[in-house]
Amino acid sequence: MIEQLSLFDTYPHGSPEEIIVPDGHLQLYRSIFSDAQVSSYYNQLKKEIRWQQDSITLFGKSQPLPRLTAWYGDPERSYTYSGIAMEPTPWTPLLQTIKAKAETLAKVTFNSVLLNFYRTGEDGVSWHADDEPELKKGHPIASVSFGATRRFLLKHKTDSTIDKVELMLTSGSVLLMLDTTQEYWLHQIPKTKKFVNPRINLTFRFIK
Ligand SMILES: O=C(O)CCC(=O)C(=O)O
Ligand SMILES: [Fe+2]
Repeated sequence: MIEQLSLFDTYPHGSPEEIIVPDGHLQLYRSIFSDAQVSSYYNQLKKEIRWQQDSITLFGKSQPLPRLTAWYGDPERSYTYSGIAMEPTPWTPLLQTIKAKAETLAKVTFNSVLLNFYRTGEDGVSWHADDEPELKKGHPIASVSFGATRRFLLKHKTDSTIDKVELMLTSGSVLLMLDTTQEYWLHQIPKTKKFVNPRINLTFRFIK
């Protein structure tokens, strides 16, 4: 019998691109989802996720974040992100499907996801590490992207002689940040003056 790939199956993933750097380790799977899944997932996430415009207070001044965000996860996991306390919204079936794929690749479980919606090139996220105390240290973080390709940059926290790393995160890619990467490296999605379509990113995490 010939089996057809349904919208919820994924393509065989093969082996990832290994990015091995001093004090860090990443793996990039370039096309984990089919074209049909990528566009269906993007549209569904854009529509069904409860996107919020959050603000951060810098030097006493409130500023909107240059992106929309949302936080989903197992109940009773709260998380503070850039000074914003967030209560997770319960998983949707689609988020559970994507989570299952991330878990297969990372060989661990995740109990929460932070979603970012980059509306234009004016949206981005500045240098940071996902090293908040609530997160289990050394647990992989899986970053799943849909929509426009954006540049993802990494730099070592303390040793400026170590080369920066630049990855292009394409639609349907899954980037695993492993081992001591959050402890020793910062990452960012730089803003760009070039025209770019919107992009949705999901970072699956494990809260203690
Ligand atoms: O959009 C991305 O690829 C990265 C997002 C990110 O670093 C974060 O949410 O912590
Ligand atoms: Fe991050």
